[in-house]
Amino acid sequence: MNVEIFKEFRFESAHRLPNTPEGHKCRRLHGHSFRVEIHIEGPLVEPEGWVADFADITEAFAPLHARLDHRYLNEIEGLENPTSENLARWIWDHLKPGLGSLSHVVVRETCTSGCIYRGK
Ligand SMILES: Nc1nc2c(c(=O)[nH]1)N=C([C@H](O)[C@H](O)COP(=O)(O)OP(=O)(O)OP(=O)(O)O)CN2
Ligand SMILES: [Zn+2]
Repeated sequence: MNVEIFKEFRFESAHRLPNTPEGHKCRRLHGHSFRVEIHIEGPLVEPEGWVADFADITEAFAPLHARLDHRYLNEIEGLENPTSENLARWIWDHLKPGLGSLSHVVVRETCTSGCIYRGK
């Protein structure tokens, strides 16, 4: 039986979307309180009765959190156009090699908008 678990992280960052049309509000520099969910899926491990320790997800995400928190996202290699979609894919690409059970990444840019990325 496979079970999915997740851990949510938060970071504050600035960005702008350089490929939006002239006059688009997101072309201007602005910031968000981003929320990211990292979901992993796998069988229940006994006797712990869990898929993995939540702390394992925290440890895996920590280096990325350090790269994203209180940063200008456009300056990060691979995030020159930091849409929610590109950010979710960037997080996936950096996490998946060390976290094989990763099932999807959720990025919430605002309270009402975000992205779910399930890999290629
Ligand atoms: N598909 C995408 N569309 C937009 C993205 C994105 O990453 N992917 N990003 C933005 C902007 O960054 C913007 O900050 C967030 O957009 P939006 O939801 O329009 O923000 P608002 O809070 O202003 O929206 P309300 O209309 O007030 O709900 C734009 N589009
Ligand atoms: Zn934005």
